[in-house]
Amino acid sequence: MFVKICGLSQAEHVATAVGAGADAIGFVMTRSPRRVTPERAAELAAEVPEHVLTVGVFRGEDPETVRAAALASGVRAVQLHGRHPHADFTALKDLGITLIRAVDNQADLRCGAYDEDLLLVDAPHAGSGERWDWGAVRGRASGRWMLAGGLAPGNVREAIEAAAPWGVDVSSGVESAPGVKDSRLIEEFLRSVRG
Ligand SMILES: O=C(O)c1ccccc1N[C@@H]1O[C@H](COP(=O)(O)O)[C@@H](O)[C@H]1O
Repeated sequence: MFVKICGLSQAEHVATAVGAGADAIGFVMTRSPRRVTPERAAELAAEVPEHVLTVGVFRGEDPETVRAAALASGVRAVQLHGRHPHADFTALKDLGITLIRAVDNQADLRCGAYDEDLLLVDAPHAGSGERWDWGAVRGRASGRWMLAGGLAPGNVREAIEAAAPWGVDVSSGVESAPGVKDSRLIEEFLRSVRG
């Protein structure tokens, strides 16, 4: 199971997530209590080994803004929330990095439908920590897709059973307050997923 820990802003938490076996680490570069600048994301990403995917998270920005932030930060993936047309993914293809399409469960849930490499199926309000009916996507989402939205150490096993995703993604559920990550919860989340 692929695991992404998102919304990191401190080197200590990046090291914890990597040490605990995360497959991907997310840096939010859009309006959010977790926002980091592309320059800060670059500093944090520099500490991440090659085998862990570094992801820049955006919501509604145009492809040129995403491109500039991706290049300045050096992330190896971008995750686009909001109703982006297929053309926005096409416009970013030449970056040669992983493209993640983030949607709610009303969207087209076939990974690759917009030429993206990974699909993320999230709650209607991304990053809110809101739990939703995870089971509603079981058998509807296909390909390499991650489940997000209200996941936490205490419920991630239940979410995996309900939705049968390829991967999981968490932010609020490993925080002690909005934007404040907790190393103990990051480790607990990875232990819960890996069993
Ligand atoms: O985390 C944010 O603040 C955020 C802002 C804008 C777009 C996405 C954001 N977060 C993403 O939301 C999911 C999961 O969130 P949660 O675990 O329910 O808090 C994750 O993919 C984050 O990347």
